[in-house]
Amino acid sequence: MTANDAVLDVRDLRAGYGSSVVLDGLSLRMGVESVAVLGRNGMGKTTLCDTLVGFLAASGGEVRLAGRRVDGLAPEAVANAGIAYVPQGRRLFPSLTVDEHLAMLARRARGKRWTPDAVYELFPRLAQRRHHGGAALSGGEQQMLAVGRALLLNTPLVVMDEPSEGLAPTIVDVLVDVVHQLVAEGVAVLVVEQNLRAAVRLADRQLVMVSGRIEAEFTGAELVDRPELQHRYLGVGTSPAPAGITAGNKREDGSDHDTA
Ligand SMILES: Nc1ncnc2c1ncn2[C@@H]1O[C@H](COP(=O)(O)OP(=O)(O)OP(=O)(O)O)[C@@H](O)[C@H]1O
Repeated sequence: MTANDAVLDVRDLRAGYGSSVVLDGLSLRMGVESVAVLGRNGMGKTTLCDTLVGFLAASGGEVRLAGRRVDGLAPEAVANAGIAYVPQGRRLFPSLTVDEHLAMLARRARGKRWTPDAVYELFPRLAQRRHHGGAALSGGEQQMLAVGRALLLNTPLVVMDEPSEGLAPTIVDVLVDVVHQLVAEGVAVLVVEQNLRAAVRLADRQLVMVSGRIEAEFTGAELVDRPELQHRYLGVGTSPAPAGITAGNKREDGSDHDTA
C-alpha cells in the first residue's frame, strides 16, 4: 500500500491529557480492510479512537483520510470528512427510540447506501424494536443501534471502540459478518479490541499497542497460538486461556453480557 491509496494514514500521532502523554508517536496505515488494535488496559486505545475522530486534540503528528488532513478538525467536521465512530459504551440517548436515533441522520443518508431501512434490513432485530427507547434495549441491540447510526454517515472509514465488549457469542457473530460485509463493499474498519479471539475474527491484521505506539503486527490467528506473545503484549497469563482470551484484566463475559 502506498501513501496515496491508504484510506487512513496516521503519522507520529501525539496526544494525552494535560501533561500526561498517552499517544507517543503512533503511526499506522490501512487501506480498505479491517484492522484491529489490541493492547493491555490503559495503553491508549480509546485515546487513539478519540483522537482520530476529533474528540481529543492531537498535540503532534498527522491524521490523513484518503490523503486529506483531518487532525485539528472538530468531531462533526471529521465525520463529514469521512470517519464514523462507534464509541465504547455506545453513547445512545436513553429517552429516544431506535427509530428516533436513526431518523436524526436519515436526511443526510437519503439516496446513499446506508439508510434507516438498510440498517433495519441488516439488523432485523432492531427493526422489531424500532419503537423501544435506548434504555430498554439489550446490550446487543444497543451495539447494533450504535453501529447502524455510524453506518448512516456513509463514510469510507468506521472506527469501533471495543464493539464486542459484553456481547454474547451470537451477537459477536453478527458483528463479524457486518464488518466483513462493510470491507467487501469498500469501507475500511478500524476496531479496537480487548478480546483477542474477537479481534482475530474481525480483522485480518492485528496491531499491538504498547505505551502509546504500535509495537507489533500480526496476521490471521498468529497470536492465538502464541501464549508467550499474548503474555508479552496483552498481559494475559502464560497458561492456556479459556474460550475467550481477553487482554489485561477485563472479564470476557462482561456484566451486560446478553443473548439478544
Ligand atoms: N479523560 C482522561 N483524563 C486523564 N487521563 C485519562 C483520561 N482518559 C484516559 N486517561 C488515561 O490515559 C491512559 C490511556 O487510557 P485509554 O482509555 O486510552 O486506554 P485503553 O487502552 O483504551 O484502556 P482500556 O482498555 O482500559 O479502556 C490511561 O492511563 C488512562 O488513565
